[in-house]
Amino acid sequence: MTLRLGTRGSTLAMAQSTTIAEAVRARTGRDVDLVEIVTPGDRSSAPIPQLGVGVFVSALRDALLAKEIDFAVHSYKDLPTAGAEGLVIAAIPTRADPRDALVARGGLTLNELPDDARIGTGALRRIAQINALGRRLTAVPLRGNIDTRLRKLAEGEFDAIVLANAGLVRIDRGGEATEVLDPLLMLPAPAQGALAVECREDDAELREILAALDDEYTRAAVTAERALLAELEAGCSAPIAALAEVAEGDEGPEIYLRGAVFSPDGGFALRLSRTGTLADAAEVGRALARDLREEGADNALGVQHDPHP
Ligand SMILES: NCc1[nH]cc(CCC(=O)O)c1CC(=O)O
Repeated sequence: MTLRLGTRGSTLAMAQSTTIAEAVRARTGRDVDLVEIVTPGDRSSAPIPQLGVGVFVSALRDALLAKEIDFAVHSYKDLPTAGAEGLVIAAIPTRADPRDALVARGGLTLNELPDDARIGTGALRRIAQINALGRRLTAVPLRGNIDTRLRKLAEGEFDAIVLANAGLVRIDRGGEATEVLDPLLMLPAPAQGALAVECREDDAELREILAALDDEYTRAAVTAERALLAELEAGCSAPIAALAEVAEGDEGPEIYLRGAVFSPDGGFALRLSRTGTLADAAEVGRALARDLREEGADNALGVQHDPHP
C-alpha cells in the first residue's frame, strides 16, 4: 500500500519530506505520496512567540492521529519538548550542519559588517548572541520562510540575516552563506539541523521501516540537547542554545554537550559544557541544565521562583 507523508508546503518542508520519501522508497520499494497540510503558522505572519511553539506541528499531528497521513517529517527544533500522545519519533536521520549561517549583502563576514549594520533574524537566541558580540550591530525582527527572508535581504531591508545553515543547504541555497558561524559565537538552537520522523505509536510496520533511517549519534546528540531544553522548561523562542557533538573517546563514543542561556540584550551570557556516554545523553542534558540554573540561568530567563521553598 502507498504510504502517505504529510508535509507543510514551504520549500524547506517539501525538500525535507522529499528526501525522506526517497529514502523510504529506496529501502522498501513502496510508493510514498506527499500530502500537503496547511498549518495556521503558514497562514499567519505574526511573530512566532505570539503564535505559540507548536503552531506548525499540531496540524500535522492531528492529521496523523486522524489517519489522514501515515508519517510526517518535522524540523526537530520546531517540536515542543512534550511528545504527542499516540505518536512516536520513529527516526532521527543523520543530522545536517547544526550551525547558523550569516548571509550578508556584498559577501561580507560578521567581522566585516560595518557599525550599525542591520541584521535580520527572528529568534531571541540569535538576537541575544548578536548583542553579546559587543559590536555595534542592530538585530532587527524578521520571520517568514527561508525564501522570504533571503528575498527581504536582497530587497535591502537588512545588511545581513542569520539563519540555520541546514535550511539554506536543504533548499539548495547553501552557496549564499557568506559565513558559517562558529558555535563559539553563535551556539545553535537545540536539535537544529536534525529531522524528526513521526508516526503512530501502534503502526509497527512503519516504525520498523523508519527505524532503518535512524542515526544513533544524531539521536544521542539531539536527546542531550532537548533534555537540556526541557529541564530549563523553555519553549523554542526562549534564548537557550545547545549543541552536542559525538567524538570517539578512549572508551568508545562520547558526547560533548555545550549549553548557553542569554538575556535578550546579550548583557547576560552563560556558557557551560559537560561530557558523558551516549547511553547517558538525556542525563548529560539534564545535568548541564542544572549547572546552568545553579550559575544563574534563571536571571536570563526571567523565571519566577518561590522565595520560600
Ligand atoms: N524556525 C524555523 C526553522 N525550522 C528549521 C529551520 C532550519 C532547518 C533546521 O534547523 O533543521 C528553520 C529556519 C531557521 O531557523 O533559519
